[in-house]
Amino acid sequence: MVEQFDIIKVKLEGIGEFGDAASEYQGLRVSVFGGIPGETVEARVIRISHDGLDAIVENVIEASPHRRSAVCNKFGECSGCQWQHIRYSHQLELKQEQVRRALESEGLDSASVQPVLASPDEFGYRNHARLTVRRRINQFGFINRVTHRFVPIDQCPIMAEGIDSLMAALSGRCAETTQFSIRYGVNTDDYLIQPRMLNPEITVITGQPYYFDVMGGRKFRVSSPAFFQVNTPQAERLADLIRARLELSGSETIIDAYAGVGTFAALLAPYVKKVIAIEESGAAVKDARVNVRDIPNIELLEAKTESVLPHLGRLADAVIIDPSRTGCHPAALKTLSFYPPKRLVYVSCNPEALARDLRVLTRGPYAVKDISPVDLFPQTYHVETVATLTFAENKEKNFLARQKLVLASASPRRSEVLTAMGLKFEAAASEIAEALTEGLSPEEQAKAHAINKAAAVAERYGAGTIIAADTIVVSGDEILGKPASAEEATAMLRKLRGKTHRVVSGVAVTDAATGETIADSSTTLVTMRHYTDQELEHYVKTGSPLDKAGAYGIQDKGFNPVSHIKGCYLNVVGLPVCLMQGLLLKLGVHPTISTNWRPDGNCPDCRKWQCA
Ligand SMILES: Cc1cn([C@H]2C[C@H](O)[C@@H](COP(=O)(O)OP(=O)(O)OP(=O)(O)O)O2)c(=O)[nH]c1=O
Repeated sequence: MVEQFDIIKVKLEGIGEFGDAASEYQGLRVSVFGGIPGETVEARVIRISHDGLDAIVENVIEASPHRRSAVCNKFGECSGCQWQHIRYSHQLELKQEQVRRALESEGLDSASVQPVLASPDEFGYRNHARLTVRRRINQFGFINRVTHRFVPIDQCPIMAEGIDSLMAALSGRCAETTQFSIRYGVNTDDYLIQPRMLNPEITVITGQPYYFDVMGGRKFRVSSPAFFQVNTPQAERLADLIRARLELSGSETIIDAYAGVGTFAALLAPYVKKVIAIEESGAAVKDARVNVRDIPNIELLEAKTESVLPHLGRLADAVIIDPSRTGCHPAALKTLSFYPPKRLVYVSCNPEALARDLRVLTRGPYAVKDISPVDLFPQTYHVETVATLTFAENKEKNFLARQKLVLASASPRRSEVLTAMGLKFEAAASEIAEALTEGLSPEEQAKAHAINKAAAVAERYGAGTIIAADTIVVSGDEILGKPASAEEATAMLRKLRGKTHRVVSGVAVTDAATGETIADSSTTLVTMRHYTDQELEHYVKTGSPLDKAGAYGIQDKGFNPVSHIKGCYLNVVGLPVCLMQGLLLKLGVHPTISTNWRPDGNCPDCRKWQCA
């Protein structure tokens, strides 16, 4: 058994979460801070959690040729930089590899991933510091991500010099606040410190609502809540790269979605006929209004990208999307697939979210032309990526054919769920026999049944997307299907009474034209109430239990057999909408859901689709 603070010897294989080197120890996943793939190290275990170990290098046994000494004496104690011990050229190789791996894990071709565009400055590039204050000791610093320990800081080598001097002016004088941020205009010397501090010993101004910086020869106002790239000179090169990828002729109308304070819109406006810039943050839009007021060919819209894109239709020749870490909203992906511009440039700071969204877009009418990572964050594992997609006419027909839905089911409940969602679909019974296969787990069993149902109907249809599901009740180790008789129904209901069991639904979606199938399962824990024998008998007499797994319907109001559940309600009824929608999206299918639809139950994942 490994214990906290033990030293373990591990061979490091690759890069894992948060930029740590990844390894395995006694079957456990290990994340090693301060390691480099290919090295053998002794590492101290810092944290043990359900999904593995976090450790930090104590001693390098076999060093990588890419190892160097970290510049900062707080490296390791502070987790803000993860890669100071790795030569910069290798940091860039690792970032390229990270983007490649993210694409491959979504089944995408990674051949088009270019070498990473290096930052002009390896250190001293950051224009934004967010600091925590320990009032007791009157010091500010950063919090270590793993240990949650406070690390006092008076200088930081990745910060722009201007930030270091502002930190010096604030040192030992910030005890009135618990957190503050400094933003600095590297090309203007302007700055912003928030919140406002009242200590008279502070010699710099604090509490400014905004500051200015210059990018690409233009001045930009940035207010405290608004986003601005942290590496100004490299952000200029990012803007140049985006312009190059758009291959503009000057006659285009382009959409800049998630436009922020209007940097890309302003820098691209001279090269196009019109820019429509969309931004939902009120503070950023206020800045953008100031920043683009002298540019007549920019139209600024304060709105959510996913809400406004459908109204813009095919207006644009090219679209730039630069969403937050979580990626693009499914509804925005849907609009982009139905109204494809000739060119789409997706700028992302999260390779996993990018890969997931690219998978959806390339199921639609797009082909990936180029993937260019850009290093905005040296010494860290973070990487910005510019993906260029082009409209692929040959894919559009298949994409549109796939949007026709067929529910492979005779279950009235499943039809009701889809109807309530406002979906247009045809229902066709699969008529397959649902025999149990020995050795399969309930999840595998439910999935296998769903896949078989979808396949049977796909063969009959030949085109469109087939949706199938299978629901089973698992009591202890026993799988309960539909009862064959009233006696069996009674026995099942007695068995389940007052206890908790699992309901597993498998869902499969199949592209009938190609046979491509994606399937998964969802589980809900269901606790039954203590119904009386009399209630039970009366319920069985209604006949309702006979077409239901486990002999009950959670939705049967008269009997009301369920005390409470943990998980998705619709999963128990037979069609977990959350799971189905995710699978459809992966297949490149974007059903139109009624805006009035409210999912039954409290499943947060089902509710996520409400506004899609
Ligand atoms: C547990 C439970 C199941 N059920 C139903 C859902 C399913 O219709 C049924 C489980 O059987 P399934 O084999 O999943 O489905 P089915 O045979 O009714 O329909 P088809 O194969 O044509 O799609 O049990 C409820 O309606 N409420 C519940 O609370």
